Amino acid sequence: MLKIKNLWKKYKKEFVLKDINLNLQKNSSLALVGESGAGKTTLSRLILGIDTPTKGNIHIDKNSMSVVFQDYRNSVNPLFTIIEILKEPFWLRKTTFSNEKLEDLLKTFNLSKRLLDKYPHELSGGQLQRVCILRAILTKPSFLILDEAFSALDVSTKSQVVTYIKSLKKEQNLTIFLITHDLEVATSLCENIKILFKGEVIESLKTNCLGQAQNQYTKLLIDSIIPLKIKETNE
Ligand SMILES: Nc1ncnc2c1ncn2[C@@H]1O[C@H](COP(=O)(O)OP(=O)(O)OP(=O)(O)O)[C@@H](O)[C@H]1O
Repeated sequence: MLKIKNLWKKYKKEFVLKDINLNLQKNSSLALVGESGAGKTTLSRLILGIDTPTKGNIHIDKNSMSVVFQDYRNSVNPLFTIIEILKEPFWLRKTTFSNEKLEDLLKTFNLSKRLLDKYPHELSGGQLQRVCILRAILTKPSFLILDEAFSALDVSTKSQVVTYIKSLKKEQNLTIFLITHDLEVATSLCENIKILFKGEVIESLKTNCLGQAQNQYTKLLIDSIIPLKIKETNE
């Protein structure tokens, strides 16, 4: 679904992405985890074709792909109501919007039905981010890109939404590419993790083998974020 080969990106004289390689197969899930300034936004811009690489190649299967953008406020039409925002991908694809499951989904996403007739500026950041996630999954994509998609959600709503996306992964064979600073969400949602540090992938791990981390920075990240019980099951 997504293949990146020997990807480099330079801004002025400095390389901010250095020799990135990854191969995301159908029906699998991969999280790219990095702290602020690691290069996540740069990589996501290259993947989505908003910017061009200095060197290297990106192949992406855009058929049945949905994206939740980091900048969720600018990813919606401010003149549309929330229900229109949810219907927009169906209009663009000239398919019929089916709302039979919408009421249940709104409940799962902790969104009131009353929000459907409001405009984006009338919603909180967390509410609008959930609308964007909902919009991305309503079309039943087979490939979902989540770029810092949970950043505005409180802990319990985040957990509810992540659990729902995990259920979709099983039911719809969803392929997931997650870009995040949040290792906890990454380990909860994805089977494979790549740690991005100062523009380089310094470690690639299976989520169920976090205890095998070699790199000191990765170990620190695991120690600071993963609850003790998860660590114990991996040791
Ligand atoms: N347009 C630009 N011109 C010059 N340098 C840039 C530009 N965009 C990003 N950078 C630099 O590239 C590096 C990676 O930035 P990037 O925004 O990709 O990191 P990030 O991991 O997304 O950080 P955050 O989590 O804080 O958004 C940083 O050192 C940043 O200063």
